[in-house]
Amino acid sequence: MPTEIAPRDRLIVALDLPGVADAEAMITRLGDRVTFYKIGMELTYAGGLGLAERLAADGKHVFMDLKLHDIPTTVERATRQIAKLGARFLTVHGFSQSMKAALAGADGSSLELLAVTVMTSYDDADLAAAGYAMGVKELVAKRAVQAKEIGIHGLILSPEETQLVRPLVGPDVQLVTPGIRPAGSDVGDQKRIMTPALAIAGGADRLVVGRPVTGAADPAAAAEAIVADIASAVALVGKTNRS
Ligand SMILES: O=c1ccn([C@@H]2O[C@H](COP(=O)(O)O)[C@@H](O)[C@H]2O)c(=O)[nH]1
Repeated sequence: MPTEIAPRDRLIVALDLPGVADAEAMITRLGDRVTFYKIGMELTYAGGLGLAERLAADGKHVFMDLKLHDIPTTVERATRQIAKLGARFLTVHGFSQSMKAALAGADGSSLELLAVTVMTSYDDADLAAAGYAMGVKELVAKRAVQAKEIGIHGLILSPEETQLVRPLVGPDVQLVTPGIRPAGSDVGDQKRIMTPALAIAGGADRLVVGRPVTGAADPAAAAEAIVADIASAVALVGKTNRS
């Protein structure tokens, strides 16, 4: 795990909120505690592209979680448009055609692509029901290796797979994990989860957290507590690596 990423920059807050005004109010409440925001489908379809541009212009890191997957020409052209927003990350589903097309669309920009391996709301039974002849771990590993070979910058996976995947992709592919649940918080629709500290200790580079922050009575305190957990896990991993 690269220890040079500041603990605060390892937390990505998912702005899964119904409108731009709600998102702006949340950003104001979180203030300087949060440096990295994720804008997904809900907020994008509610007019969030302008907010993404404003956040990037204000110096925040922006992650567009649009999970592109279409014919290659469409993915390439959509990626080229998104690259103009000034966002740092964009997700694409981990299928070879889409990953290659997204890389072509991002060419010449600073946009980094993250390939979604297997959604964190899926378990082995969900994959079987969808017609896959392999379980979550095998499919995550297969897609991770393909993504690395294609030149994708990072992966979306659950914290349960980071230790399996890191040796397969090497140190430079960023491992970004949703499915984060501080102890005692609602699991909701997530199936492959871990606490912030355990996820970092297991090798995640950055954590995506939505409802445990934005649904908390005090979102700023919830974010600060997660950053503190991340910082202690980073310190522990640093000590272990040195010993
Ligand atoms: O496999 C995936 C890919 C993306 N997500 C997104 O992350 C957040 C998680 O939100 P929580 O409220 O912390 O569950 C959400 O925006 C998802 O779209 C994911 O959960 N799993």
